[in-house]
Amino acid sequence: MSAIAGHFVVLEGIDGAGTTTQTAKLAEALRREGRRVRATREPSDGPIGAFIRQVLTGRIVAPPTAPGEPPSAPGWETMALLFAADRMDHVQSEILPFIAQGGIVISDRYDASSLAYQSVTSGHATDDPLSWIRSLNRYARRPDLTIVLDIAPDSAAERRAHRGEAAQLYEQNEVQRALAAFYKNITRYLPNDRVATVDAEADLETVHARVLDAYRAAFAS
Ligand SMILES: Nc1ncnc2c1ncn2[C@@H]1O[C@H](COP(=O)(O)OP(=O)(O)O)[C@@H](O)[C@H]1O
Ligand SMILES: Cc1cn([C@H]2C[C@H](O)[C@@H](COP(=O)(O)OP(=O)(O)O)O2)c(=O)[nH]c1=O
Repeated sequence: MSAIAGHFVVLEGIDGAGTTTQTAKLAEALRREGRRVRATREPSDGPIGAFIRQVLTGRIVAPPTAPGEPPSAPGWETMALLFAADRMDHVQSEILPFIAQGGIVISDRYDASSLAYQSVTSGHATDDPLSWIRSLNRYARRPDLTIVLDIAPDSAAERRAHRGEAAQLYEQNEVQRALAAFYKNITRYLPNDRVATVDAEADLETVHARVLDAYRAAFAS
């Protein structure tokens, strides 16, 4: 692929893997080389993304399912639909226009997160949720490269604790362990995509250098 053409890169991983940090650092490095770069994220900063963030922080809940039960987060199906709607809005309003102008879009999370988080929390042992989630995202532009930050759930939990923010919807150790196992097998779930897995158990700069290497391997001119 030409180094001049616009392209789309995604960073993925469990919560605390470092996707926010490494998205910013990759964007900064490419900007220093004179490239036009847009760093973005999902849930996006659009209206549906803002709504989802309120669900993730518990400010929006579904009504109790029975008298006396506490309110809870909407079910995985509703979450999958919300994330898919946010994604299409994100693609149409931010991602495609920027790529069309020859820019590089780097997104902190994309549809691999839906495949991982919504299938893991579905409680189904079959591939059924995965094929449904895949079909919801059928028209979302494929990334040219997905970089997965691979980290042990315990290390990521430590980083989250250090960050000192209230735990969001999926930030429970059991869920994160299942997600880590899912991301280990990510190529099985994205068979037609270019995916690079990077060891994220190192200091910021070392992980950044590994991310940059994975980027350059994919987009060498
Ligand atoms: N390689 C690293 N080593 C140590 N701490 C890190 C590293 N990368 C990120 N952090 C810190 O860990 C926390 C989680 O990182 P963040 O980028 O927010 O992860 P994510 O977006 O994947 O949840 C932050 O406080 C961040 O400063
Ligand atoms: C994009 C996406 C994110 N998520 C989850 C992953 C995170 O737990 C959360 C996003 O919260 P965020 O605060 O952005 O977390 P992080 O900085 O760790 O990426 O939403 C899904 O469950 N499905 C999705 O499709």
